[in-house]
Amino acid sequence: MPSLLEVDDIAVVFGGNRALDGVTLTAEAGRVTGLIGPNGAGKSTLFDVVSGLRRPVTGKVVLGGRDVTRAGPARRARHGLARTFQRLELFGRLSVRDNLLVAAELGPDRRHAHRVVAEIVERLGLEAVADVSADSVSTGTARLVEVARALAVRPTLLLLDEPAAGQDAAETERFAALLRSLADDGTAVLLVEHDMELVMNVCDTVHVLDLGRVISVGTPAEVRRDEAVLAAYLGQS
Ligand SMILES: Nc1ncnc2c1ncn2[C@@H]1O[C@H](COP(=O)(O)OP(=O)(O)OP(=O)(O)O)[C@@H](O)[C@H]1O
Repeated sequence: MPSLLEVDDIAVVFGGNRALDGVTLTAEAGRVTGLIGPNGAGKSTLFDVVSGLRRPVTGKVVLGGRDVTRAGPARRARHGLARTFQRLELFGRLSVRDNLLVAAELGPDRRHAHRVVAEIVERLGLEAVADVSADSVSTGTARLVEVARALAVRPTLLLLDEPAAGQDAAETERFAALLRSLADDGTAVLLVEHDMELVMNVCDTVHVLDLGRVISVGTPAEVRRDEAVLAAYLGQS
């Protein structure tokens, strides 16, 4: 079966800096794929390329068998892509529930938006905060609300940019179980995360980026003992 997401030979240049240089990777339906690397490796830039926020100078992005390299973010969203951002992007004055409703009303189940939101609130354990304003919840909870909002559009490909930043240990453990269950439902999850324990516990495959290039691909156990990966992380200031 073809991969749900195929990223082929992507290059992005900022001034004289090649932020991405020949990056190729795939993400499969029903799998959690990790994307790790030291600060500045190019992870967020790759997410921007995949979600349509940044046009690469070379390369191709194929989503569900469709070449979307020239499609904007809205069209990619209609083809099943949802993402979260490293910086929280919630509507602070809206309730948690209304943040989800705004998204659900754009999704394929828009006619049943209230039901979709109720299901997600329950699945993610957000009942206690559903009716408070998004800017009054803890950072850990806000991260979960961002994921909930991404789920409200019923994505087939979910890009998560450091979703566990600011979560405590118990929240991260619950979050790991959620990621596994999303994959079990058939979602392709692409995860950028600095919490290595989470990455090692939940990912089926891990891609390691360093200075804009993929330096290692494999199971968590394989990349953990790859000397190129160890050297990249040791070289980090
Ligand atoms: N808008 C921009 N203009 C110029 N350079 C940029 C821009 N965005 C990113 N860069 C550069 O591109 C490279 C990759 O940055 P990127 O943010 O994608 O890395 P990252 O792996 O997500 O890092 P982190 O783990 O710190 O979030 C870095 O050298 C960064 O300074």
